[in-house]
Amino acid sequence: MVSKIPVIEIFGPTIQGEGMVIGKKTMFVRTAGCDYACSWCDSAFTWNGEEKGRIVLMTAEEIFQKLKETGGENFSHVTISGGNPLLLKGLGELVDLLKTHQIRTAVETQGSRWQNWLPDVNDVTISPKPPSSGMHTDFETLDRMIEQLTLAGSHFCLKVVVFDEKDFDYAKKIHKRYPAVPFYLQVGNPDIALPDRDALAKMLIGRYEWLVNLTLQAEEMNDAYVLPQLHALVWGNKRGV
Ligand SMILES: C[S@@+](CC[C@H](N)C(=O)[O-])C[C@H]1O[C@@H](n2cnc3c(N)ncnc32)[C@H](O)[C@@H]1O
Ligand SMILES: Nc1nc2[nH]cc(C(=O)O)c2c(=O)[nH]1
Ligand code: SF4
Ligand SMILES: [Mg+2]
Repeated sequence: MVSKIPVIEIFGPTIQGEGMVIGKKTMFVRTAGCDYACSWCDSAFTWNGEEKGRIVLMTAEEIFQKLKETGGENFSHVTISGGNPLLLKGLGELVDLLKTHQIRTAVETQGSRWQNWLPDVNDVTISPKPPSSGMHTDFETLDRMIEQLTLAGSHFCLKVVVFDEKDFDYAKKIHKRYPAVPFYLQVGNPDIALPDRDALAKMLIGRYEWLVNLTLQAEEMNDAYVLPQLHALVWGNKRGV
């Protein structure tokens, strides 16, 4: 059966601005719908209904054609984000299709749902949500996901966004629970509507310095990586980059 995938935007090529493949040239496919509603979500338009009219139901083949139309020959990597792409069983068809065209894939998810296609993705980022998000982590589900990805030999990491010290404590707890999984701390952007790129960059670099200092002082973070959102520093709060 050919599945239809709810897509809200396809863009690129751009650079992966976050986490373990930061700086990598990639296209983005952003799916609609999320099982969370984080207070500070920078992509709330994927789930809050405000852009319902922009959601297009697409087959894997149609998504591939749109990627080629948008990126031409200028990409070899596609990042699937959302919303939560792991709500969509049918995305396995896209992952398979991209693989047959020698295109590598990445996925961004919060770790609340599993799909059997996940181990076929080349770069998997799991981003459990800290207290400031207002969300609650189901550790049973997360434990199982990490176990399955580990057994499958997947290339994956954990990435926690940090806004305050409580979030940093949560990050320590996550890193301690899964010590073998590469762990990334990411600066939270508290002002996703600020239009001025330079003002945003200045504020985010200040927050990055704060997070770096916390990391340097915490022996629990001796193996962690700490990063800003690179795309926010380059393009500010602009969409589709
Ligand atoms: C929009 S989410 C979509 C994928 C998935 N739902 C998730 O949360 O991992 C992509 C990434 O952006 C991060 N993110 C969302 N809002 C953010 C913000 N205001 N500041 C920093 N990172 C943010 C999320 O934590 C996640 O790592
Ligand atoms: N450049 C760029 N890098 C990103 N990394 C994760 C993103 C996301 O929204 O999932 C994202 C995004 O939207 N743009
Ligand atoms: S899980 Fe991701 S897409 Fe969903 S609300 Fe949180 S940050 Fe936004
Ligand atoms: Mg983003």
